[in-house]
Amino acid sequence: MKQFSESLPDWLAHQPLQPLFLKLLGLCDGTGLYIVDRDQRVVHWSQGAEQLSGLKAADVTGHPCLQEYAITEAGDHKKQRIQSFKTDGRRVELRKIARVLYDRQGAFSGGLGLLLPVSEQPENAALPKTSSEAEESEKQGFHGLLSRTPAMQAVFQIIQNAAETEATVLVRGESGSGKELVAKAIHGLSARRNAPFLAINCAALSSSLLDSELFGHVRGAFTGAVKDHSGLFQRAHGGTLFLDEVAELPLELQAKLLRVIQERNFIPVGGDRSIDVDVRIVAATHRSLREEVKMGRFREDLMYRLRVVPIFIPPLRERREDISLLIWHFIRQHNAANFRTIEKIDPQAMKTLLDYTWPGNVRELHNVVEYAFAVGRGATLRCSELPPEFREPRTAAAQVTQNSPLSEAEESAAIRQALEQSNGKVSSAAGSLGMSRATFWRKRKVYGI
Ligand SMILES: Nc1ncnc2c1ncn2[C@@H]1O[C@H](COP(=O)(O)OP(=O)(O)OP(=O)(O)O)[C@@H](O)[C@H]1O
Repeated sequence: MKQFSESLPDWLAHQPLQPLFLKLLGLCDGTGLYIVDRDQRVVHWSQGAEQLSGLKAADVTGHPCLQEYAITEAGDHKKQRIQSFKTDGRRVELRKIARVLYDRQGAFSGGLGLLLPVSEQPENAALPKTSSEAEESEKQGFHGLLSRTPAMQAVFQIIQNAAETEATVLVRGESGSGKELVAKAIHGLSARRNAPFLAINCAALSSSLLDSELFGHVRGAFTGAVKDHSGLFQRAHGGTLFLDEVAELPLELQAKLLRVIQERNFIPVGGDRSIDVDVRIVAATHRSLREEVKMGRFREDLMYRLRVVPIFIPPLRERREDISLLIWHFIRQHNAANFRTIEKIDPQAMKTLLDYTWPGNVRELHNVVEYAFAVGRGATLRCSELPPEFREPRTAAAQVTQNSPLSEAEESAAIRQALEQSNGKVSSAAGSLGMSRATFWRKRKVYGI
C-alpha cells in the first residue's frame, strides 16, 4: 500500500503540524475517529464516535482501548474485540479500522482508529488485503460456518433441508467443532427465526439447577424460590432450544424432556399445572448416544426422539483443507479489530499449523490466531508467535497425523497455499512442504495447479 508520506506535497510538508492536525481533528469530528496513546488508552473520542457507539467521550477517555465496552457474542463467552457496542441497551455492530503510530525508536506509541457501522463498511476498501484466500473464505461461508470440504458441504445441505421442517436435530461433533453454530444456522433458516434461540449446556449445572433452568419453578418450590421463575422451555416458546452436551442430562430429567417432546407440555418444579409449549429442540453431544444407551446412561426412547435428523460434524483434523481457510478468516477478523495487520504466514508456521491435530477444533484454532495477535508484531505470522505447544517436540498424536498420507484434496490445497505464501517461488513452496522440487512439480502437474 502506498504510504501517505510518500506522496506528501511540498507545501503540506512545510505546514506547522500542530495547527494542521487540530484542524483535521475538527474536520473529522463527525466521523467515528478516535486516538489512543501508547498504553492504548483513549485520548480523543470524536462526536461521530459518540453518536455511533452511544458512548460519551467523558466515559471513554482515559480508559484502555475500548476493550471494556466489547460485549460477548450471544452464546459464545469469548470476547469479540471491538465488534459490538451497547447503546441505550441496544446492540450496535461496529467495525474498527486502525493505524499504528511508532516513535523514532520504532516502539508502539499509539494509534488512530475509525469506527464504521458494519453496513457502511466498504468490503476490502479500507482493510488491508491479506491473501486471496481471505477474500475467498467469505464466499465459502454458510451462516457463519466456513468450509470447503465436501463433508461439510453435505452438512450445509442437511442443515438447509432440516431447517424447512420441524424435526428434532441431534448434532454430533467434538468440542469446538461448530455444533452451536449449526444449531443457530438451523434456527436462522427456519420459520422460527424471529422467535428466541436459547441455549443451555446440560453438563454445566447440577441436576436440580438444570431442572429449574429448563422447566422453571413456582414460588416456594424449594428454599430460596421466593418467586415464580419461568424456565427456558417457556421462554423459548415459538423458537428453538439448543441443548448442548445432552448426553450429560441426568436420567430423571431425560424423562421430563421426553414428555415435553411427546406431549408438548411440562410441569414446572413444585407446580401442579402443566404448561403448553411450542419449542423446537436441537441437541448436541460429543459422545455416541448409542454407546450411552448401551451403558444404561441414556434412555433409548429419548435417543430416537432426539436423533430424527442426525448431523455429524467431522473434526478439524479430518478436514485439513479448512485449516488455512479458517486461519485466514480469523486473521481477517483480527486485522479489522486490532493494531496489527497480518498479511503473510511464514511457510514453516503454516506447515506447523497444517500438521497439528487440533484437539480443540475451530475454537482452538481461533485461540491460536488470537495468541499470535497478542504476542507478535509485524505483517508476517511467524513460528515464534505460535503457542508453546506448537514449538515443543511433537506429540505422538501429531506424529501420527504428520505421517498419515494427505488426501488428494488436502495435498492440492496445501500446494496452492504454499505457492501463495511463497509468492510463487517453487523452491521455498516445495521446501515448506518437505518436498523436493521435482516431486513438487510432478504433483502440480497431477493436480493441474
Ligand atoms: N466452520 C466454522 N467456521 C467459522 N467459525 C467456526 C466454525 N466452526 C466453529 N467456529 C467457531 O468456533 C468456535 C466454537 O464453535 P461452537 O461453539 O459452535 O462449537 P461447539 O461444537 O458447540 O463447542 P462445544 O461443544 O465446546 O460447546 C466459535 O467461536 C465458532 O464461531
